[in-house]
Parts: sequence; structure tokens; C-alpha cells
Amino acid sequence: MTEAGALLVSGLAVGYGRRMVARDLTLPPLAPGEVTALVGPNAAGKSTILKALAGLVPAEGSIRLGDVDLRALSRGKRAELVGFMPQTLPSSSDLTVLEGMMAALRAGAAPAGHGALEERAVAALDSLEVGPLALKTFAELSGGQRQIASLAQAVARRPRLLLLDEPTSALDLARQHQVMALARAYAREGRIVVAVLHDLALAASWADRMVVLSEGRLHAFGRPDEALTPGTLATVYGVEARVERCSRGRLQVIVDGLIGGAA
Ligand SMILES: Nc1ncnc2c1ncn2[C@@H]1O[C@H](COP(=O)(O)OP(=O)(O)OP(=O)(O)O)[C@@H](O)[C@H]1O
Repeated sequence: MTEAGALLVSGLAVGYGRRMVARDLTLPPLAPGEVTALVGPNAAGKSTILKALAGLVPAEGSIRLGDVDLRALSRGKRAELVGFMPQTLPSSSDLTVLEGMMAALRAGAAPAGHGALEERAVAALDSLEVGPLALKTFAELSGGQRQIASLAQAVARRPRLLLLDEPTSALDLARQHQVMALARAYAREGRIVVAVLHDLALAASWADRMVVLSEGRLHAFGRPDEALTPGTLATVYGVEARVERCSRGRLQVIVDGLIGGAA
């Protein structure tokens, strides 16, 4: 698959000082129109790789969005194309949600007028049904509200590539559904969404593809039913697990125990 506008990552090397998290990581092309779930055990390198794609940590290798070399872009131009929602969210900011969103939007390469930016910020909050949060400070929000506000900030610029680091970890069931539905609708407009998720059932329900990482290496890739196999779960997570379809066709992962350990 080499679809126009795909995210193409090859030979990616990223780490912290001498500690390499990924050395020579090449991913299959991630196509516009699709949600890709990036999964794997704790410390597999998922967040670091997402930050490398966003240009937030130094990396070597090739990161292209179609024919655009993302690593060659200025910070502002890259931020126009790539939206990033971090795993760790600000909790002490005195800025209101709207002020924070406006500041992020203004940091782009081609800022629009104040009114147009405010319209975009408000539209992003409304799309997640959290318009009333606009005038609250981040410090006043609950953990889940902070997560939703942070997602709205990442989406507001309408980037071609949207990177979400555990976007549902603090959310209740209804909000999880809402966020994943938004991610899917956003992708269907011809954009690329990559989301780090720990909940494999949620990932299998909403993602078109899954990338399974282990120790900074690609272990499996494909549709959820191709990527999530008992063999992969055993090797990558060290669990004895079954992958079954429930009556509505959704994949379920049932963990029977740890490999070599007590159930
Ligand atoms: N700022 C940092 N400085 C040094 N090492 C780091 C830093 N951030 C992460 N690491 C290390 O990089 C490795 C990968 O971490 P990363 O956060 O990318 O993993 P992850 O797959 O996202 O994990 P989790 O699922 O637990 O969030 C870990 O060994 C971690 O200790």
C-alpha cells in the first residue's frame, strides 16, 4: 500500500541520551482515512515514538506525510500538519481552556485573525460537547475534562495527522465512545489518526489497523483480527489469552493467566 498522503516512517531512531527506545523502526504506510491504534506493553516506546512523529523529541530516520518530509519543516509548519495530544496533561495552568487553545492555534505557521481562531477553538469544544469548559482554567477541570479539553486543542487546527497518546485513559464509558467516534469521523474526512491505546477491546472496536510494538520494534501490523492473535499476546504481553468474537462481531481479548505464572 503506498496511498497518496500516507504517513511513511522508516529507519526511525529515537531515544534519550544513550538510551535508545527505537533503533531502526520502519512502519507500514498509515493511510489517510484510517485510525491506527498503537499498542504494546508499558515502556514499549509508544509515547516516545508518537513524540518523535510530532517532532517533540529529537529523532533520526525518515518521517514523511505523503511527499512532505516532516523533519525538514519548521516547528510552526509541522504543527500545522501534525496535532499531538499528550499523555500527561497540564493541571496547574492559570490559562482558561479557550486561552490555551488560542495560544496553541496562534503558534502555527499561518495564523488567522483572532475571530477565526476563536471560532475554530469553540467549534472543536462543541464537537466534543464541552463548550462550557471554554472559560474554566485547566486547574479547575477534572482529569477527564482535562483530557477532553486537550483533545479539542489537538483537533482545533484540523491537522492532517492527529496523534493521540492514551486519549481515553481518564474517561468514562460514554466519553470513551464519544472520543473514539470523533477520532474515526475525523479520519474519515481523509486525515490520519494514530492513537496509543492500552484497552485492546476498545482499540479493536474502533481502529482500522493496529501496530503492535514491543521494545521499540514492530511486532505485528494489520486489521485488529490480524494483529491481535494469541501468539502475539503471548510474545508481547506474556499472557495466555484468547481472542474471540462476541455476538455483535466485536473482538474480545480474554486473559486466562500469565505465561508461566499463576492464573
Ligand atoms: N523523558 C525521558 N527520559 C528518559 N527516559 C525516558 C523518558 N521518557 C521515557 N523514557 C524511557 O523510554 C522508554 C519508553 O517509554 P515510553 O513512555 O515511550 O513507553 P510507552 O510504551 O509509552 O509506555 P507506557 O505504556 O507505560 O506509557 C521507557 O524505558 C522509559 O523509561
